[in-house]
Amino acid sequence: MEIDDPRPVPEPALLPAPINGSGSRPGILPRAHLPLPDPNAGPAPTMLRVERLNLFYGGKQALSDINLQVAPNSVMSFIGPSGCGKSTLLRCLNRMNDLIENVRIEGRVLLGDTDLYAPETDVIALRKRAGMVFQKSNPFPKSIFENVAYGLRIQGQRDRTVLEEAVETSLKGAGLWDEVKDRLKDSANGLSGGQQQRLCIARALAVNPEVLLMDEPCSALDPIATAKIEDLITELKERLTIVIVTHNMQQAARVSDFTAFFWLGKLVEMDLTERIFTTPRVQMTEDYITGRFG
Ligand SMILES: Nc1ncnc2c1ncn2[C@@H]1O[C@H](COP(=O)(O)OP(=O)(O)OP(=O)(O)O)[C@@H](O)[C@H]1O
Repeated sequence: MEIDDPRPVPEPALLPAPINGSGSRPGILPRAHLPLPDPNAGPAPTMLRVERLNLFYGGKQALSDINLQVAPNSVMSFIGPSGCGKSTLLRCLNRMNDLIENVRIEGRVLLGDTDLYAPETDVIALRKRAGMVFQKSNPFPKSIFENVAYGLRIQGQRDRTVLEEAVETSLKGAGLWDEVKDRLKDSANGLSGGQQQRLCIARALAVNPEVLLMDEPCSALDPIATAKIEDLITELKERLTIVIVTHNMQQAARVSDFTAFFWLGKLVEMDLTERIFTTPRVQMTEDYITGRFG
């Protein structure tokens, strides 16, 4: 759906709704992931903060006035119809849009205290802090070992023992070690699609990111490989923060603590996943999650 669609976009509902019990809706039943917030607690800690973000591809506006916060050690899903700006926003979170010509960005994105778009920000260092996994796994045409060691090697790490330890830890972290430990020198291209995707996750983990950005990481995978990645997401949030773009609402309901629903480049509603899928505050969110459009 294009951003110039004439239908009006509702006013965004940005802050989690007050707790007033949960309704229930047949169909998608999310797991409860995080305890509901204490209404008397102080401001919640934030890993990522998006403030008044607008993004233009040439003359075309793809994101409008996005305000969003992602809590540390949580999983946030971005959902919404095709073309609503999910991937564009995800790429703003580690400046991957810099690689696209004619992109203009207004507003701020903060990773911890770092203003991502400040002139002094080191983009290479930033992308180590916020790693990315894409829809289509993209291992390098190298061995399994070298794929995972790659990020450390370009940081100048030469110590074989350090590299071996990091490769093992990262492959274990990505749930792949047992499947590949006896063939680390084999080409990564010989792995199955699901294994290649976990290898790409291991490659991202090797440089110890604080945030993992995942753009439809399971869309090319079968249900078994998808389940492994989903389990991995739940394990990984113990040590980092994850933002995932998904077309699969059941997946959003299964893996994420928070869900943000976008339409036509605007954030319509963000809340605890449990509430988005049971008692959304905006009619359009309800229409989308119940399959009335999209
Ligand atoms: N490189 C680009 N140049 C110009 N326009 C782009 C570019 N990438 C995306 N767009 C446009 O920006 C809007 C948002 O696209 P984006 O891919 O972020 O949406 P999405 O919600 O991730 O879609 P999908 O679910 O289909 O991947 C769309 O209208 C798209 O056509």
